[in-house]
Amino acid sequence: MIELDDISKTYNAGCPNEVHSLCSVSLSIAGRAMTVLAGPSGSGKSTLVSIMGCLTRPTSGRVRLNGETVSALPQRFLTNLRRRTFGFVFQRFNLVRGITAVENVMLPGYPEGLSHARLRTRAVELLADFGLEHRVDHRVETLSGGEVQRVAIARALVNDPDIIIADEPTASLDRERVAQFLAIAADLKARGKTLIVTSHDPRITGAPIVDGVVSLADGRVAEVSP
Ligand SMILES: Nc1ncnc2c1ncn2[C@@H]1O[C@H](COP(=O)(O)OP(=O)(O)OP(=O)(O)O)[C@@H](O)[C@H]1O
Repeated sequence: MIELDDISKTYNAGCPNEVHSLCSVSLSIAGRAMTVLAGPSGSGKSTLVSIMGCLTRPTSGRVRLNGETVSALPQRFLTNLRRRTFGFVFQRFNLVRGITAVENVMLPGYPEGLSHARLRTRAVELLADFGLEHRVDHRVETLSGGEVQRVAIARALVNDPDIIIADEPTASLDRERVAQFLAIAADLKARGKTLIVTSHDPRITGAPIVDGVVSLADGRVAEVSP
């Protein structure tokens, strides 16, 4: 479903602080499956998922989504494609402070042109699916860590994307929260979603619902299993 062909990414090219974040990465990510990108800090996991999710352009190489080359699309097409295809759970969740749980979940839905009332209904339903009906109108900074995690996942799902990308979703979460994330991931997979998760947490890389693990080292693919 996502094919990466000889992807490289260099930050600050030609400057003293040049970084080769990814070097010649070629990879296929299966649809309707859960793939984990593993590897130590700085190995290029976040850069890779951000290229897969069309948030960052590669310096060279090609990204294909369902057979279509997307890496060369103009920015405005890319933005539309990204919004409809991907849901993102960002590192540290990146919720917007000062607004409520439901307002955070609604945010990615506004550009899709749904009425405010329909969007709110959808966001409230998603929060209820995750047991947060009593937190809908609470500001996110008043929520617990586990609640924040579930609001972030609900936000990623508001446009009903086919592919959910989660960047280190369980970093610094306790055992119960990790189990909760895995239960939600299993449910999404059962509903035909594609999940791409970066993690160096063995509780995630070794979880039974994981279909494949791609290990990165120094910006290169070190191992693909199975
Ligand atoms: N915007 C940027 N500008 C310059 N260098 C960057 C940028 N983003 C990432 N890098 C560098 O690229 C390399 C890979 O970073 P990346 O965040 O992709 O790794 P990671 O495996 O996700 O790390 P972590 O697990 O710590 O999040 C690192 O050396 C990082 O410093």
